[in-house]
Amino acid sequence: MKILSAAQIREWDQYTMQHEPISPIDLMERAAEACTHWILEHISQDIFYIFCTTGNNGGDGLVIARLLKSHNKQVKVFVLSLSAGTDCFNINLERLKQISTVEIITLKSTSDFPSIPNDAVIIDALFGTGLNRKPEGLAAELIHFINHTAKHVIAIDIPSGLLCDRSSKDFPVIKAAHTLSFQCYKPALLLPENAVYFGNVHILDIKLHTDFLHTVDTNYELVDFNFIKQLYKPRNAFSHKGSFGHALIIAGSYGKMGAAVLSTRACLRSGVGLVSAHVPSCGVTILQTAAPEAMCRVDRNEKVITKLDYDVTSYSAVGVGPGIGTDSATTAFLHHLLVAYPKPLVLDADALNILSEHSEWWPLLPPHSILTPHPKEFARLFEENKDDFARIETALQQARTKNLVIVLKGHRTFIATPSGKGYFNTSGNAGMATGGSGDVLTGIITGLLAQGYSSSEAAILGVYIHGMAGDQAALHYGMGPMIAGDIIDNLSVIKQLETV
Ligand SMILES: NC(=O)C1=CN([C@@H]2O[C@H](COP(=O)(O)OP(=O)(O)OC[C@H]3O[C@@H](n4cnc5c(N)ncnc54)[C@H](O)[C@@H]3O)[C@@H](O)[C@H]2O)[C@@H](O)CC1
Ligand SMILES: [K+]
Repeated sequence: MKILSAAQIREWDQYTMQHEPISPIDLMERAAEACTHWILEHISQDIFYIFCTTGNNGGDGLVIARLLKSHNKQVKVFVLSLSAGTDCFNINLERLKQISTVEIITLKSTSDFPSIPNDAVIIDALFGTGLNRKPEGLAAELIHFINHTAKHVIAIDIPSGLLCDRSSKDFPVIKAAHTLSFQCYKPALLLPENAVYFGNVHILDIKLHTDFLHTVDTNYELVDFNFIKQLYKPRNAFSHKGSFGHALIIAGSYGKMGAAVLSTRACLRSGVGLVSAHVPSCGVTILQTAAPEAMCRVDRNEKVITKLDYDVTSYSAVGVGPGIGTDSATTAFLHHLLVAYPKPLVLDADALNILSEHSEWWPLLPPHSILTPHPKEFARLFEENKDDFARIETALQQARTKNLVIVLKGHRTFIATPSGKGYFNTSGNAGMATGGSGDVLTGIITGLLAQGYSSSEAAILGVYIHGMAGDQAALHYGMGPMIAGDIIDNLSVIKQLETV
């Protein structure tokens, strides 16, 4: 699913009105009906305080007020008049006034702000995708007031104060428990810096014309189950283990053999034909016991990885980094590997830490190699960014110029590809923020790469599968108790992709 900018969303509204065709007022009615339907299904309270300004987001609020009233809810509407009002707002204000039992209060100063009952639900219809600058004056005061006094807030389309496709750092923004957003994710609803504002996001289908999506080009895409289903290649009945590649995982050091075990076991479950693990000699028994299906490349050094004394080019894919440490002998090893291996590598954890100390190595990275940094590793590798939008822009620019795939790990992991496109993952949960989860991801991505997926495909698919397995693990154990090994144990979720 493409992720659109605020301007493209406006074009989509216009396109729908022209091609369906539907009038603006009827489209607003349809959007508000979708919101009201969701509210009636999910919210048990009966009292609603609806806050509007005079744009079309406010217009949505007025329609929701009318529809909730028709379902016998208690409704009060508060209007902050910032401009003359859009046509749709004005028409809906007149329609609402016909219902004498809905109180409409104009907010002219802070003394007009109401006292909000504890059990009232606030509908935030102040600003939507039309916000183009920081809210100030009474609008800012109202946002602060709602955040301090209201308990249950539902934002319509986007929490008021959030810009759709730029950073809103330092803006006053409504803190919502739920955001009912129309038709598609807005970029702002995918970035961690805004997580405190948008709460649970629900995308409501307001039936915008799907043909429009064929005409529009976007930098960002959302990765969901349907997207992944098209990417996944089901196994052929006539295939043998050689058809699925031979992956090499280079991981572990004394005291960190768990990282090697996790990435190797995850790789084994990715569907790859064969897995070998290069580990220091102290780790052989551990690895062969914990992952007997894998073969071992035993380093002559007891505690760390030091020597590439075999033909590494025979492996279909190589993943390096989990738990290897940053010893000088391991650093020399990594340099040797970059020179010796011509195909895309998967670099994670300490491999990234070593790389961040050797910027002269960038040209050695095989084209389309996959880097999987978390935000701190990302900052060490590239630069500190002032906000999350700047960070994903940096990731896209670095992926393009360095011809790499960058997997920026987080709640909505972002995958920047060499083509300049960025993909937001939608699977996964907070329980996956646990030690070893990244090692599991490295194993999965390396296994997919070995099976012949392109680097971008392996990264997108790997991140999604990792999240799916994490979601399954959270169902069994809960987000708190789940551990990284549970993600591996739930990789059987891949079978959902195998059904036609
Ligand atoms: N027909 C349509 O175009 C539809 C629009 N819809 C709603 O319309 C919204 C967009 O409406 P609008 O474009 O009218 O804009 P908004 O209602 O989001 O914002 C109101 C107006 O406030 C002004 N403004 C922007 N930033 C401000 C600031 N910091 N302080 C004071 N004023 C500011 C702008 O002129 C803007 O038009 C969507 O988010 C959605 O809720 C939905 O009803 C679906 C259909
Ligand atoms: K809003």
